[in-house]
Amino acid sequence: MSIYDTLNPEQKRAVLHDKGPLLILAGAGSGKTRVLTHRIAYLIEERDVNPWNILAITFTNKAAREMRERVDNIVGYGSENIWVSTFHSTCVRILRRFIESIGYSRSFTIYDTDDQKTLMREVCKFLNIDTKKMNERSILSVISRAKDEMISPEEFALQAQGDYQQTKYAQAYSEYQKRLKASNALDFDDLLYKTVELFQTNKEALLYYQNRFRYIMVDEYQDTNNVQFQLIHLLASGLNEYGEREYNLCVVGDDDQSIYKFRGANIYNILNFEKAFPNTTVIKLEQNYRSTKSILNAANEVICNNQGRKDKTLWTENEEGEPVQFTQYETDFEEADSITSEIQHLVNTGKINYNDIAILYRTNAQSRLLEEKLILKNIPYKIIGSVNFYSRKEIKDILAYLKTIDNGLDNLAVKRIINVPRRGIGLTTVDRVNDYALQQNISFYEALTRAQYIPGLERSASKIIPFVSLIEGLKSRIQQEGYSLREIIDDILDATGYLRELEEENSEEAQDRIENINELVNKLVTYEENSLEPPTLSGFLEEVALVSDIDNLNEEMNHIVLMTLHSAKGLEFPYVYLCGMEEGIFPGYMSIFADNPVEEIEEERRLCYVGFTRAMKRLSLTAAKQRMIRGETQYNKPSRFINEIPRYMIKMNTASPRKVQFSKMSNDSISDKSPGILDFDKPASKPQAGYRPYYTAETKQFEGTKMGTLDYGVGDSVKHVKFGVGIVTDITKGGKDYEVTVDFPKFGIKKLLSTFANLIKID
Ligand SMILES: Nc1ncnc2c1ncn2[C@@H]1O[C@H](COP(=O)(O)OP(=O)(O)OP(=O)(O)O)[C@@H](O)[C@H]1O
Ligand SMILES: [Mg+2]
Repeated sequence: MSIYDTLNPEQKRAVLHDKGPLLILAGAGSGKTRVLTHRIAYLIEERDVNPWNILAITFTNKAAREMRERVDNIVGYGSENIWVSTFHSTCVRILRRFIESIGYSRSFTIYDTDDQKTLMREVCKFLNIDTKKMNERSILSVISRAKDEMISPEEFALQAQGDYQQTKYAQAYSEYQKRLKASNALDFDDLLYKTVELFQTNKEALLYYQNRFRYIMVDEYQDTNNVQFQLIHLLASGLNEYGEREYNLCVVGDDDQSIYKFRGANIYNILNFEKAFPNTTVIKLEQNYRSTKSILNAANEVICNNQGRKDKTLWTENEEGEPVQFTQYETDFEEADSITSEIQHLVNTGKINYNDIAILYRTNAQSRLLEEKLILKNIPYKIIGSVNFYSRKEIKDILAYLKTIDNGLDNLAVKRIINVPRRGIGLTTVDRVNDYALQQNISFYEALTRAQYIPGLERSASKIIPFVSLIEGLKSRIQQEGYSLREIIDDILDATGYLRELEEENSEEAQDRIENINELVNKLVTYEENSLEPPTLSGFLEEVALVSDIDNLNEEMNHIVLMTLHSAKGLEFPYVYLCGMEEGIFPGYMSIFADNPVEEIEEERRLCYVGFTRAMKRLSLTAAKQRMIRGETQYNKPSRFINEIPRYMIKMNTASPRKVQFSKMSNDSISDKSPGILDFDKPASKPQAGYRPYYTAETKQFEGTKMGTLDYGVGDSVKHVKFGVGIVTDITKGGKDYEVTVDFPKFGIKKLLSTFANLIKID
């Protein structure tokens, strides 16, 4: 049996489609992503297309990785030559090669949101913009929109004529862009904008990629914006050997799942695809393979309330399954408590694993209560999208050192670390150096190298000189042969005294920071080992700049995941809890009271449809009658989306009446639970092997896999997911946990809490 036999006739038609533009417009879970993967495999295997000629664009790096793996499984070779990446990564690779023709150097750095804000703060100060009236974020979002539309600062200024506010935006845009350029830096929107600009101005570069990418595929096409459309259009418009335009472009999407309008996504990219690309073949997939009939019916009932959508009827051969559940709790505390108890019960009774479950919500802030309950009940979890690893201070500091070593032109990076750790270089000195750099039209770092000549610096110059030699020393080390990237962080930490300072601080927070830095080292080592191209510092920084949190989601880990509905796009889970189904939360007040409420509510409804269709087996919807928001108690009705599901399709649960002591709400008291719920907290039977020990809130005792004992002792070899294999040198009983000291050959001695470390004994 060939892999193509597992496809239904319409899917097969899409996979085997010959040349010319192809639009696969289909509902959730109908196999769009799967079709893309199979099509790539088919092109390579059956049509002898060189993997080198294929470009596949996915929405996240994680999706890209998965696609490559799946193609690899099917074809078994060649997948490393396919370009499978996000729009941003694709652009970075193109720019690294050709950006010099539009006046940047190839070692450009990428600014993240924090960098953008810092830079915009400088710009506002410089232009005397009152940030109380026009804050940095709003200016940045105006600029972002302009870049989506490919409007340059000059054009923006022209359009702004006469309008005071628009003129201010124009000035800010122009100054912001000037400073980015001076730092040889690009923000995220620039990555796309500059690639399109490159292709519009450099025919050679465009021809090169048109020739290379004979087959282009784009997943989640409904959420592409204008500049992305232009990029795709340019790339797909190459001529074949007979001088014809083939447009071998295959896009897949679902107009009902377009949820990024606020970020500039243009639904008309998918609705007008046939106009933009003549002779398009359109294929609709209508069979859903993901969800039960009950789930799919409910999703269909909700989405059909949207006007102006392409009509689709999604059906499934899957079983009827359980009805969709809806429970309205008295409070948000009860909601979080019950969801987590239910999860614990499901797992403890051996029905499912933690990683079968996702809790979804409309906004990130809703995760806090859930998180508190999960900790209390010792349920392993991962939150996608809340605290971004790369936004942490210590990580940003180390990255700023790496950037300075890699590209001294990145002014923000240099300014970030010039006095970190403290070197007695104050703000006045930084300002003087900055003025000098502006006057001389040189970078901030270069100005530092001339510190002795900067007027008014005097004694401060003697503090700057050692900093410059430190950086120069590190720079020359990376030029040395056989010097690995891994060593560079050690050198930085050592030469700057950064680590020493943290170690001397000896607090839990400092320990945390050290762990994070170690994690960054892990990332660097992984990059060095797995990079498809020869590893370089720029390559590493680029990879780091482009990771989004969802990329760190690891399905093999046995934990539940929590994320916003937006992050859940494209994913699937057997059990889904969608909480906060209330008017004012979902749909949110912002959309209910928007100037164009109909449109905004429709976007929320699509988001609801995305949420429902993530579930494979069971969908549980929950709401709370009262909820604390920004310190105020709100009383919300159930969401209109609940009312849109006919009653016979939904099982209305009544929340068991429980005594909740409001005065104790915030510290999560245990006493407010009814006995029935407490039962859920106990492991119902012997925990499965491999699970970490249970710490029950009720008894505050360990009920580990060996009921109170660890299955390893001093002298045993154990394995840790990050640090690898090590030897246990000490175990002490702390207040709530065992503190285990392990000597890891690669990472040194670590003190770990047994509950979190998940150490596995190696025989
Ligand atoms: N022909 C098929 N036979 C069996 N399983 C299938 C088939 N087509 C798709 N599936 C399965 O259905 C699920 C949904 O597929 P996929 O994720 O490709 O859908 P999608 O249309 O991309 O969904 P979304 O709109 O959420 O992105 C996956 O688990 C996939 O393996
Ligand atoms: Mg998909």
